[in-house]
Amino acid sequence: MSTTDTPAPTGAAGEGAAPPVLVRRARLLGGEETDLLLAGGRVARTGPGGSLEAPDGARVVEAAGLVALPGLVDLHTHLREPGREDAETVRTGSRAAALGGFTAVHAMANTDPVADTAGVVEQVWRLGREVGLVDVRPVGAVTVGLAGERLAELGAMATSAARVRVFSDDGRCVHDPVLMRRALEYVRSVDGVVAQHAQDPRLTEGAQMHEGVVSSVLGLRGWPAVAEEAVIARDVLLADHVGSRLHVCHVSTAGSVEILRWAKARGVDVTAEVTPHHLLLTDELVRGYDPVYKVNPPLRTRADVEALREAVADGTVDVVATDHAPHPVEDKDCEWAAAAMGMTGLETALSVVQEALVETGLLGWADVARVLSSAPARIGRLEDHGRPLAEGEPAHLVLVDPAARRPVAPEQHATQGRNSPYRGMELPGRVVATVLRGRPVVLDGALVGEQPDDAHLGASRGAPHGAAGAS
Ligand SMILES: NC(=O)N[C@@H](CC(=O)O)C(=O)O
Repeated sequence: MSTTDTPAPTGAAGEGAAPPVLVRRARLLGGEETDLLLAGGRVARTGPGGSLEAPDGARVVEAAGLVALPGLVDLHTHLREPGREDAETVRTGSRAAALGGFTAVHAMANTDPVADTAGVVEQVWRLGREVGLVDVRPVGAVTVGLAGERLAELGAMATSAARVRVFSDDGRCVHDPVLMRRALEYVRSVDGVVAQHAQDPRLTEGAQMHEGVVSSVLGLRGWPAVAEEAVIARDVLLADHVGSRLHVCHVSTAGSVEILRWAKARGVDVTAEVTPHHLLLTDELVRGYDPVYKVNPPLRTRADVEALREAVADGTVDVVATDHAPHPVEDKDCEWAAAAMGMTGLETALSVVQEALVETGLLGWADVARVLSSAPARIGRLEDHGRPLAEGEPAHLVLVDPAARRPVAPEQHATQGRNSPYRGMELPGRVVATVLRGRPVVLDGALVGEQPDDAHLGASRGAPHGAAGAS
């Protein structure tokens, strides 16, 4: 890709403030080469490849050979701010998201303080707006302090400026069935959804990895599949009983897929996500005791990976969500039992999906747009995202070079987390450009147009962070 240079837009331009952009010869999901003229924050015109003239002052983005997808939407991101800015901030997480092709992320509530009040969710939402690289939509906690005892102020979060629609105690399970029932009943009135972290706490006390052959060989306390499956089974029955919307976070076992299939066939209003790492990696990797592979839920078996891939292909699992969980080096670079759980994922998600689902023939690019953009936008009620790239629609898009291959180099990532399980793996695909509301935020694989008053911050962290390798 190359761009002809008119002055680069800087700062968090509001809707319509960016100069027009002509994306030339991008491959849309139907396969045909198309020109897209972006103006006023929207797709103003489309035409056959090479047919549209660039208006005066427009930036031209040459996109021959690139696939254009609607901007990606992550339903499950840990941005860590407020409270753990040593792990990630809204700014560094937004950079990682934009470089990964995302135009919206849902920021999980397990911050410090917990995002369980209108004040905290508004703070996170405002920080996201100030950074202006992606739309940051806060997730509200289901229970006060994630303690699982009292419902948080769900209504106040929903009606705040942050317009929270997804509620989750992620990192912890809402285990009390009465509380879960009340939460499901309550979110109905705000068109919200409870996103459950399905993990029976008693069955997983002290658990370190998936319970199976490898855990018994290594002598690590096992985390049985049933600890996830039992909670999902209970919750789909509860959601059915009260007629509410349920979303299941990071599904990781073949048994969970079977329960979801049953629930959907029965008409339960349930959706589910799977992480990229559960689509590619297995518990065999734990044999080296490298804590980079320690994650919640744990990496499972090859049979689980196969079942999860099939479930995405047949729609039983609706969404791929990153569960991007950055941790400081000192929290990961230690003995297995002491290490924090979690993996980074924003900057590798699309490549892992291409590797696990596209190159295996299970998904086409239109399906990728569904699982990484339109379905998560619908579940999170982000009306402005996940829309087709058609005239009049919001101009959120990502241009991907599917023919690129590159080794993953976490030290070049924009996230502060270095805990990528793909270090050194060669993965396909490269995000070449990301456009938010008609304004390019990534071009040629590097960030552009950040707020000028953050230049010092960028320099100290080595930004802009170009992706490794060439297109
Ligand atoms: N997914 C993870 O392994 N970690 C998450 C929370 C969690 O434990 O689910 C985190 O916040 O670090």
